[in-house]
Amino acid sequence: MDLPKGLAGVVVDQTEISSTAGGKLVYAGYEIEELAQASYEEIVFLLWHTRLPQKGELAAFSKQLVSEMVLPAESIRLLLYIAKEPQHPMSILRTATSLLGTTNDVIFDEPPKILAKMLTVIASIVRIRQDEPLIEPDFKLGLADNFLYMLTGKKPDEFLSRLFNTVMVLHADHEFNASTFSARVVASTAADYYSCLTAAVCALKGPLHGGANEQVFAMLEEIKGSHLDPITYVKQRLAAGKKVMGFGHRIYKDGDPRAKILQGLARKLAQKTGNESYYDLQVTLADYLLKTKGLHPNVDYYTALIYHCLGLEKDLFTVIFAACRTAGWLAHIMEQKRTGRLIRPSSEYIGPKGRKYAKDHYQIGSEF
Ligand SMILES: CC(=O)SCCNC(=O)CCNC(=O)[C@H](O)C(C)(C)COP(=O)(O)OP(=O)(O)OC[C@H]1O[C@@H](n2cnc3c(N)ncnc32)[C@H](O)[C@@H]1OP(=O)(O)O
Ligand SMILES: O=C([O-])CC(=O)C(=O)O
Repeated sequence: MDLPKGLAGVVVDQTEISSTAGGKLVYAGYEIEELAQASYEEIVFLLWHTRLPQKGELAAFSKQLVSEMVLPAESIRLLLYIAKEPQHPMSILRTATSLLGTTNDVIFDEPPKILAKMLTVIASIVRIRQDEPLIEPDFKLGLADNFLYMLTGKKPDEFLSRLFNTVMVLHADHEFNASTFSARVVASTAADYYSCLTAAVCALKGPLHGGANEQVFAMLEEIKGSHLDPITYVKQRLAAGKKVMGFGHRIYKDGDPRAKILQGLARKLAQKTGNESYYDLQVTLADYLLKTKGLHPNVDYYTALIYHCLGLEKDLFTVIFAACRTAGWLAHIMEQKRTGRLIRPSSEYIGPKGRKYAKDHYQIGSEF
């Protein structure tokens, strides 16, 4: 059987949430370029209800989400205990997501509560790792502004507020990517939301998926530190059979529409924060890879620089991705649960056949 490796091109189910058909990213019928300026709460509502909210609905939804950002004392106590462990922040988040589902006073099943608390957990992991005090949400701010405030300790100005909101919107969903599909597989067994989200976090961690944003910045630092000409560095990397992180995509062979928007944001933020040299380096690499290999940057490429400019250490980049994507994961978990159908594909067996089991085979010629 000639099977598509890694399920490439295989349509496994239908969804009303988002589409990447024709190389365009569309959330519930709206192209991403149209939505880039929408508020994150509007997008969460759109992904969960496949329609935009009315004005009153949006205000109530936003208020509900922000009010749910407060964590119970027991969750904070456990987070303080685990977040300092010398593991990768995504490993901490994997455990913390599961913990949210086991802490007594957080047994709930409502997606708004789960999303709000995931954002607070992620901001808290970042603060604890940086030896900074935890920050309570400000009920006058929206969800994305609060998340940024609780991450950085600074209330965002108009520029940062718009920029970070757009970053969150662009990362909110991406149809059947590996982490979302993992969440859907778990949801299809009728497991609880936290089990589904934990699976999603596990899949996002890998460097071929969400973990690529950290690797992008590690590569930029390596190039700067090596004092090698960037093109020589890339040539050496490719010659050694290594991938250039932040490039290529399973779906977008002519460019990731999000990367184009993110590049503009990264350029502006790099200028404001004195990080132009990283931006220029990224453009040099991108031009070279397009010209020589036909490879385009993906969503993780310029996002890495944005997170660096926000003052985050590179090992924290992927937990921020998880924060943005939780809304999409929850949308897909709800959709999958509504179908009530177990995901269980088939495989082609290619191992040995017709072997006979001899009861005493351990004695014959055995070392034991
Ligand atoms: C949020 C996200 O998950 S976005 C993706 C984040 N991941 C990364 O940035 C990691 C780097 N990129 C990659 O590993 C890949 O491009 C993936 C995993 C994202 C997509 O992989 P696939 O759809 O399987 O593409 P595939 O591996 O078939 O690539 C086609 C060709 O381009 C090459 N290629 C793809 N991406 C890269 C890259 N980043 N660097 C160098 N070569 C690459 C492959 O080696 C392959 O070459 P070949 O035909 O000579 O064998
Ligand atoms: O769709 C994918 O394979 C990966 C991706 O870009 C995302 O999850 O945002």
